[in-house]
Amino acid sequence: HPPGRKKLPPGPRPWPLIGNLNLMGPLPHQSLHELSQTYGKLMYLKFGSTPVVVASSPEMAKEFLRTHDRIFASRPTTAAGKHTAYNYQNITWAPYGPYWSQGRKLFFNELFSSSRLASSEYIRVEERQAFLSGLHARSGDPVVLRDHIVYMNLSVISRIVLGRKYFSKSTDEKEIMTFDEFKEMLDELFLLLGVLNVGDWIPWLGFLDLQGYVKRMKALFKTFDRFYDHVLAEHRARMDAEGEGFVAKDMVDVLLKLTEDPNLEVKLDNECVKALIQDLIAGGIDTSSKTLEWAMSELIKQPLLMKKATDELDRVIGRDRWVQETDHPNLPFIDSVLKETMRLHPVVVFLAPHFATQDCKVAGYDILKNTTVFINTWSMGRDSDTWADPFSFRPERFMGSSIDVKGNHFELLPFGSGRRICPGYSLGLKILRTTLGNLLHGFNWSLPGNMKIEDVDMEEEFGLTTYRKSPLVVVPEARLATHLYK
Ligand code: HEM
Repeated sequence: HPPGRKKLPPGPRPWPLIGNLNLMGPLPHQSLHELSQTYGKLMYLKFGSTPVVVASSPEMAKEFLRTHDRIFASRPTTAAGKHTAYNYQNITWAPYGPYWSQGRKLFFNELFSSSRLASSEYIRVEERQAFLSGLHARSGDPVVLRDHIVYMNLSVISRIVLGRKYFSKSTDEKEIMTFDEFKEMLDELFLLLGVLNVGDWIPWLGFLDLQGYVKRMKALFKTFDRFYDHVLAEHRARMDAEGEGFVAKDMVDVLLKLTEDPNLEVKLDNECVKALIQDLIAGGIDTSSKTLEWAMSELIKQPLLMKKATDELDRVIGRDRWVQETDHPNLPFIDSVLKETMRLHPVVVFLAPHFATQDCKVAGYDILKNTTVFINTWSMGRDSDTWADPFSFRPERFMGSSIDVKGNHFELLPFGSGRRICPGYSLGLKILRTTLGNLLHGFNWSLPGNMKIEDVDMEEEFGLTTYRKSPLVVVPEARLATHLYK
């Protein structure tokens, strides 16, 4: 290795033009996991002409997210960030800098602080009750579980952020759109956020938009933008009508008031407000819905675990009430099921991409400025150096263990760690814990018809959130007294 030459991490030889993109199958996290078995826990590849580094162990993740956190706290520029996030003006896609840190502070103070979370608890309770009643009404019938969970999550986030739902269950109600239309928009958003868009990696090919994704992003953006204009106009009208007496009731109110604040470090305009709303809608719904679907899929395959969970619930909660958010410290097995789910099925498999803002030495290798960094949490969850029997779903491994999911333990990073850690993790965890707890407390679950446990496959579909390829279909049967479901 001659002095003065850069020492890059090991990796496969790139082809001209495409780099190593030919090695990426339909499930890139699995392709990169395979490659890491040959090239190691720190790998260098080329996606088109773009340098990419992949970390696949707790030690390497720590280098990027703690030791050199500041250097890697930015994001690469992508068509999705440009066209679906108001030109990188949301938090998720904003480059590291004052706009981003002001936005994060705002989220923490106005939405995710413990007092704000406590004051929105009644919304989560009401929507959870509606969710459980809805499932009860379907007792004995096969249900597509994810549809029910998404409806609840979308309702919760909409009410906290927008003040009300803005969508109706059917077309005859007077709302701007139906739930199905909203869900279609969200599905398209999540798909487009997760695609490998060739123009991101081979910039000079970008203008051709060979896969047609950019065209779809622009079309989708228009639909979302019209919707947000409608929401903002309604909020602005109340603000104007109430004048001095106006009190902010939801996140949109708070943000709109801030557009008139002369003391903000970086000024916020209407576009920024819409981008920040987009963050919360995009970040909050899909992640928790898909995690819950994975948890239920693993449990349905292991009736003994299901029994252990319901034993805990019967002992701690009893049969005459639902699980509340405050019950969580007393339900260690339910908590372990969630951790084990997030170990084997971390839905944000690569975290969001990180980006080097300057040259840096990591584990003796040179990582150059403008390198995109993927932290492969999927691979880390399957690493036999870290986990005994890594492929088995065994929640017991977390009983009595100090490992948490809040970015302190680098072997388990479902929310990331460091400056870019998911700002919504406390809300996310509240939703995950009480929903899973109540799904198990309120119902016995079985598979439809003659379907057997072995027939429940665990195939994945890649995206910004990686989910079950085939939706989980299960049959609920009430476990508690009927009046509780009303
Ligand atoms: C099960 C639930 C959730 C999971 C697994 C999850 C996971 C993640 C992950 C892995 C990241 C990227 C971290 C990184 O770049 O290193 C992230 C970022 C983010 N999440 Fe979450 N999240 C969840 C819930 C939520 C909720 C409920 C919200 C808001 C309502 C939210 C809003 C965001 C935002 C705005 C970012 C971007 C942060 C930034 O770039 O600085 N998430 N999340």
